[in-house]
Amino acid sequence: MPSCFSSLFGAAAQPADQLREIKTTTRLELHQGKRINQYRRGLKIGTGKHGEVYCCTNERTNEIVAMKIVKRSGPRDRLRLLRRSHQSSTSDRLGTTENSIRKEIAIMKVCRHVHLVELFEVIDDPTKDRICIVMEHLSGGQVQWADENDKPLLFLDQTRRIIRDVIVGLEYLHFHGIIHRDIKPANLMWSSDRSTIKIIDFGVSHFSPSERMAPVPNRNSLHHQFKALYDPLLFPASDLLKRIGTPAFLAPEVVWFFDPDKEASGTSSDTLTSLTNENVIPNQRPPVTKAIDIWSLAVTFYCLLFGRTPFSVPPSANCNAHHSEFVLYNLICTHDWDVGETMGAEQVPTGGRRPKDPGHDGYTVIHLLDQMLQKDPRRRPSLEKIKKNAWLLRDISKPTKWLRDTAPTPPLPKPLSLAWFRQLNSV
Ligand SMILES: Nc1ncnc2c1ncn2[C@@H]1O[C@H](COP(=O)(O)OP(=O)(O)OP(=O)(O)O)[C@@H](O)[C@H]1O
Repeated sequence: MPSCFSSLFGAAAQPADQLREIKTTTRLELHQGKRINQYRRGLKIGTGKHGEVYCCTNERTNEIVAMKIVKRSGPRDRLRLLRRSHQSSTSDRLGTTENSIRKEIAIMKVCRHVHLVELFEVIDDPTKDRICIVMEHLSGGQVQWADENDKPLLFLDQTRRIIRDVIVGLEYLHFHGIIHRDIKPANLMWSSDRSTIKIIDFGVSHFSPSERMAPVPNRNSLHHQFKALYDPLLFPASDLLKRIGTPAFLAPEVVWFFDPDKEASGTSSDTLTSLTNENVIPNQRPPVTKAIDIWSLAVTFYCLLFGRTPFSVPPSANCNAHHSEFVLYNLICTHDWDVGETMGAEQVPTGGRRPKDPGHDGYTVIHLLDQMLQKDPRRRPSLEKIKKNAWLLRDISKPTKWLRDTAPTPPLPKPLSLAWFRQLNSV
């Protein structure tokens, strides 16, 4: 089993036998609306597309946990199913809220890593209309990155540590063939002691066997649960082509659309003409791979540095919500991004969009963003390469050891030395 790593300044492997067992409970008892099984419900700490998250106390252990409660089907699911004329089958359920929570659970069950939120229990009672997932409570809160004037809140060393933690967590996911698909500051949370960042929300994540680098598990391996991820009904390949995620963080290949008018005449609408530079949208969709997470990570990195997203629709575009999304997607596909004169709360000079002095931090950071925000996903670097960036490694005392310890692959055995052979022959 790949190691789990503790944290920021040096990684200590956590042996697999110390991992907590994930419980599956098939009985859900609601007591006076205030308690679900042994969990006493406290404050609501979050609301998302798929459900509500509550802070709860496990009355048996007194542990504080987070519980996400998801209705098996929402009103939109029911409408979708009503529109279907034939009998509902498993494939009809694809895309429903229940399916989305099932994917999230399948992924959380197998991904055990210090930079990913930890799942404790799944309460899935077939006679009840809700599924509950009990997980560690990340009381450090979401990463806050901009003040009310859209100025960056974080200092550069804080940004560096956050991004580094996300890279390590994401590298683990990618190694196992999982694409997160919704990396953004709101899905990065601080652990209770605020020492570690954890990635949350696997509701739109995708498992792609072709992206998997880890050895395929056999039946006896600890990772036999991975078999659940190989279900093509749960993770159909076509899912990857859907425009899912958060608009400002989506990669060009995700928002890709082909505009034949534009190809013919060079323009398609007045708004777009004024916003479009000379880059054009490729007439063939680039491959949608784990590189979409590298793009979203770069957008997140940009947000932390500058307090705003790199692509946004200017108020002057003056368009309705639907059109403004289209304008945003066009910007993502065709436009370059700019940078402020300074980055971080301490206002370190960037040197502009094309810094010239390789000795300055601005040069290293903008250059890294430049690589990660390549419109063509094939030109974006892998996380393994990004991790070696000098600026990201800055405050790590033993970078080679850190890189080795945080790699999701077990280290390769050292090649047998000549001395060893000599010793063997002399026996
Ligand atoms: N383990 C946790 N500890 C503390 N707060 C959490 C935890 N998990 C989620 N939250 C809070 O609940 C919110 C919603 O959770 P989550 O993003 O998982 O739900 P979702 O329905 O998938 O949301 P989305 O609309 O972003 O897809 C989060 O933004 C966060 O503020």
